[in-house]
Amino acid sequence: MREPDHENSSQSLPAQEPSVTAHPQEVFGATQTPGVQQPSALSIRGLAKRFGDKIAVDGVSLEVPAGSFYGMVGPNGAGKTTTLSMATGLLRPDFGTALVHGVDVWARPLEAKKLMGVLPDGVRLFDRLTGEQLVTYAGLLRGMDRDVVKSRVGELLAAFDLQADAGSLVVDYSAGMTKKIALSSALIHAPRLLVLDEPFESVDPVSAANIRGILDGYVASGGTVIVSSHVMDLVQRMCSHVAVVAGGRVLAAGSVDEVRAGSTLEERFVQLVGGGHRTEGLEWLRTF
Ligand SMILES: Nc1ncnc2c1ncn2[C@@H]1O[C@H](COP(=O)(O)OP(=O)(O)OP(=O)(O)O)[C@@H](O)[C@H]1O
Repeated sequence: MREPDHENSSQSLPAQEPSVTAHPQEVFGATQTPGVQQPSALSIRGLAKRFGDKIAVDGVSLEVPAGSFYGMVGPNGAGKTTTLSMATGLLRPDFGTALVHGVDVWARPLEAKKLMGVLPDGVRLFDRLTGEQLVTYAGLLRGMDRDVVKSRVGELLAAFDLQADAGSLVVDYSAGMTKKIALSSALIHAPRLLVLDEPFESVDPVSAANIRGILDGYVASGGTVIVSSHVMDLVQRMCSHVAVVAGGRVLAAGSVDEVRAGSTLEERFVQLVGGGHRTEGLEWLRTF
């Protein structure tokens, strides 16, 4: 995983549109009533990003229904982080738009960011603060009332089982604890949309179940969650919707049942993404 390159801009790109139409995407829409416009929590249209010669994202379009638990899956280097970074205002797209509850992330960033809580992957935290200070800082940065912040910080630290380490520096946290404190910072302002890049990576099973419980409750009360993950089983069990991304494009998107089409999500993922196992080579590894 790489950190988003904030310096990269469209200036260095050839003046051409991404190859969206050249690579039609299989987007299912059966969950929507025909003729009825469903509100999207996140609407991504034709997002594209190139790093030098590398096309990381090649015209990704997605509609994330409000109130959905939306998984984004794909092999390493598929373009998940780059897409989510562009959709949340962390990385400027070369082409395309992202709307959060109808607000353009790049045209009206302050408004859009109020609606979102983001757990980015690979972006550094202010880790010389204690866990408690970091979450407090996130709340104050959002312009929240100091007393409200104080009480929410206490509740979040308790919910994520971080009370005992509230006074320790984040730099000394384990990887899983760091995820949990970053997630607390993303939740403090009660956003309508949560975008979480690999939230369960490095998190122990008990904490993962705990986080899932918190997220399920959030979705049940009308919030929308987008998670990227490599764990197909988890996505199949946890998410209502899923997008399969590979090579910077969406291969399939829709409700989990529509996308898996009678198979497991993992089987469908392997079918869509292809690949297969390389069996030749590495003989030296079997010679002892
Ligand atoms: N800042 C960058 N500079 C150059 N190339 C980049 C940069 N960020 C991403 N890439 C490239 O873009 C492609 C997509 O990367 P991205 O991190 O979005 O994939 P991903 O789907 O999140 O992967 P993973 O599942 O391994 O985390 C990769 O080929 C990666 O090497």
